[in-house]
Amino acid sequence: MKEFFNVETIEAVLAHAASFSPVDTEMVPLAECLGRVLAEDVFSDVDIPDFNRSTMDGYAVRAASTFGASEANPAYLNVCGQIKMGERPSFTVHPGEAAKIATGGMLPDGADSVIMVEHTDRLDDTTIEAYRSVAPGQHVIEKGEDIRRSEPALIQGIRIRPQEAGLLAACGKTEIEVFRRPMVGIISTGDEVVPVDRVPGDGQIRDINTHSLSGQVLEAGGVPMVFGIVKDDRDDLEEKCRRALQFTDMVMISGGSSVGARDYTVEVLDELPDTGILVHGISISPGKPTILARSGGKAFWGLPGHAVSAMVIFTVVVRPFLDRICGLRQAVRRLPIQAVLRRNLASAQGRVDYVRVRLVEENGTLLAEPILGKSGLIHTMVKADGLIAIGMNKEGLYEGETVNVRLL
Ligand SMILES: Nc1nc2c(c(=O)[nH]1)N[C@H]1C(S)=C(S)[C@@H](COP(=O)(O)OP(=O)(O)OC[C@H]3O[C@@H](n4cnc5c(N)ncnc54)[C@H](O)[C@@H]3O)O[C@H]1N2
Ligand code: MOO
Repeated sequence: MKEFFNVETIEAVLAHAASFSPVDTEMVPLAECLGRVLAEDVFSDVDIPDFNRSTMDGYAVRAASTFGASEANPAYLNVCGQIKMGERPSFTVHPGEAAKIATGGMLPDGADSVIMVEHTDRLDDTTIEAYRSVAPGQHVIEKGEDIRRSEPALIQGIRIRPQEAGLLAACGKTEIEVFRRPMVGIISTGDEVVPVDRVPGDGQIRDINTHSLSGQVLEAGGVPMVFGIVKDDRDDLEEKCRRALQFTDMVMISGGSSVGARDYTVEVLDELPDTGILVHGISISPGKPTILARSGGKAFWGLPGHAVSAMVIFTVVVRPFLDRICGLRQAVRRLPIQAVLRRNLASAQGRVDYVRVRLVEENGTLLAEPILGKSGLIHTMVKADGLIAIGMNKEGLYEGETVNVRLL
């Protein structure tokens, strides 16, 4: 007789994530760094900008030369030169002088601010009148104001978005050290599960989980490695698990996580070398029969076979582990959206219930409409925009309550 699971809280399961190590690193060209996880602290080789830089078209001046200037009482300034873009000006701006400058031009010595061209009038070749005053530093980005070379521009462990790519470019990084994208092995199990290109016969179902889980791995920055479908045969399962562990950084097997006669996953994992079961059973619904094992330092997941359960468990539990293995300093925190619950929802105490919801806007209010349906119904995930959690000690939620929706 097999042992039934020993249910743990989601928090207790997530606490295991810190005990897994990130994958190793590699160098990638700047053009390929988007979406990758930064593995080095980045310093710029120069201050950015490396000179005091105008943010407006106008005249570089000493601010004091304009103090008190107004339409009625303009300041008369002597034009002492014109600044060429991309060059250091060879002259100094003295009190009472102004140098023509374009946006992005380098301020000459002596100038501390820029007066916009529309606040001046040209009287002749050498004189302008300024009818506004400017403060020191006005319309100027100071040397090092964006990034100082003495301070890290980026700290490792973040996902590189377009803005980080831009900053890396500003820092002169042509090659960047990033974490390798973790390989995630995906195995489906069950005598009844058939590949997508087969028409299911009596009692059969096409393999959904391989494809939905692959998509979730890709979205998380991993590389899915599909090991196909294993029949309910203990030896075949063991062989597939060994192979998957050999070639990947983490493995997810779906189906066979429960306690039925054909649920061999725990048995196989128990007998693999250097492998220990950390979790069998989580106080969550759907997805209670989830298994987590550590095998040679790698996380090995037994996910429930039901298509919705497998996806929910990936979102809530597996993803933070994958984030960790990806090298992220913190698991990706997607800020939830708040919505008003559209109907009462009952829930059992002693577990966290994740309910699929659709978001609808009505008279300017965002409403969360529960999508009810068994956890084997993939179309309910397709209809859903997000998930809401009903806490351990709650018997449910009331219509009209504000809920946090975690977007899918
Ligand atoms: N006596 C009990 N029975 C069950 C319990 C329980 O606590 N006591 N838990 C139920 C819950 S909750 C779930 S969830 C399932 C999990 O079962 P398994 O992980 O062992 O999964 P299977 O039995 O293999 O499959 C469940 C269901 O999903 C279908 N399936 C499996 N793989 C795929 C796939 N790749 N693509 C599409 N559909 C798949 C499979 O045909 C089954 O219908 O156990 C309950 N039972
Ligand atoms: O809790 Mo199961 O995971 O019913 O779907």
